[in-house]
Amino acid sequence: MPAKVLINGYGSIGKRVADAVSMQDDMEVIGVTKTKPDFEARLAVEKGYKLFVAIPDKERVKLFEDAGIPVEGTILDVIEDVDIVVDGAPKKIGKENLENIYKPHKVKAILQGGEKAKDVEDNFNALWSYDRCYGKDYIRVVSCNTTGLCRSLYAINSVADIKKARVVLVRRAADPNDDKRGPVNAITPNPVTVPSHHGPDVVSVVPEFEGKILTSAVIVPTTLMHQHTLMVEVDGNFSRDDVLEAINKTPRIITVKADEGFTSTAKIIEYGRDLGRLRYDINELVVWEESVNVLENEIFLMQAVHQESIVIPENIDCIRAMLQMEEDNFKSIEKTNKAMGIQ
Ligand SMILES: NC(=O)C1=CN([C@@H]2O[C@H](COP(=O)(O)OP(=O)(O)OC[C@H]3O[C@@H](n4cnc5c(N)ncnc54)[C@H](OP(=O)(O)O)[C@@H]3O)[C@@H](O)[C@H]2O)C=CC1
Ligand SMILES: O=C(OP(=O)(O)O)[C@H](O)COP(=O)(O)O
Repeated sequence: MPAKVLINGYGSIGKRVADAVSMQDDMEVIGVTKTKPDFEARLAVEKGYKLFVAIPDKERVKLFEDAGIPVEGTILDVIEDVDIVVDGAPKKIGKENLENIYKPHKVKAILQGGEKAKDVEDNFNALWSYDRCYGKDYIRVVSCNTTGLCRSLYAINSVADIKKARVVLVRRAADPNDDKRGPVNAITPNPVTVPSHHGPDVVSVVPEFEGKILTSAVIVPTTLMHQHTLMVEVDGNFSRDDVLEAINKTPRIITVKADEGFTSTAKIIEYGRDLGRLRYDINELVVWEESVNVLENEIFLMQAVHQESIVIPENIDCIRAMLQMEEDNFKSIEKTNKAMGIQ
């Protein structure tokens, strides 16, 4: 029997997780939820998903009926029929849903990176913490930037012991569809203090990095991708080729060359379009090959993160771990990647 998955919050992350679940042969989407009867709700129904109202309230259901969008009921009509919920609600609402809906109904739940580490049992990345999350009930898939960092630090850690990592993150201001946010003509230290949440979030996945990683972030007026510069002090004897080989061996990382035309995040997104990827998604972390350098005991590299899609395969592996469907993280990663066409 395929695992029954409810997507609570069919937004940027939720709709992608719904489509990714549909691509797997061992899980199925039982329903998706929305609070507003807008075009995304209508499209969800047209795609064949059963739509439920995220807020259990008669007036809210009436809004959908008045808009002519058929709903199957509210979240409370489906919650006890599912094996696991993937919460895709806006940040902070995931925690409210955890306390008000998932825990009282004793249903396993995955929260996203906008929520806090302290509110869940553990924090998920398929490379680092699959085993720890195995069989657990309430887990957070860490944020897009944190997921990108976890992948590259895994590759570096496989060739040399990490002593200290310094990372500068340049964060996209908003998603392409997000017309409420800025900045439109500024660079915003966000946060202005150190560290940004990303360093502590990496530690929530990899506790042995406590005291070893420091992150600082700004937001810039772009919507396509985030960009990171990593400076990582390590122990051991290795070459630039060793680091590149480790990066190329790590699942869900691709390398690109500026020399081949990948001169910016815009060109990487164009590649996603040319590949014909759904919504031009690039689930892989993208590392610029020329940026990988070794100077004495320090590794440097630059990478790009497609914020809307990098965490989607992690959610799929997290479902398998929490429902104890596959013991081996690399087998789950391979299965997810194959179904989703990830390199
Ligand atoms: N976007 C990104 O780049 C990334 C986001 N994340 C994290 O993922 C989470 C979701 O973000 P994102 O997908 O961007 O958010 P969106 O705003 O795109 O989508 C949020 C969805 O949640 C629905 N929703 C609103 N209120 C509730 C509620 N009370 N219960 C259930 N669903 C609700 C909304 O429905 P409606 O529109 O009908 O109100 C909408 O479908 C956040 O924690 C975020 O930090 C993590 C990595 C990357
Ligand atoms: O997880 C993300 O970014 P983050 O790793 O910087 O928190 C996503 O881009 C969403 O974050 P935001 O919408 O709060 O910028």
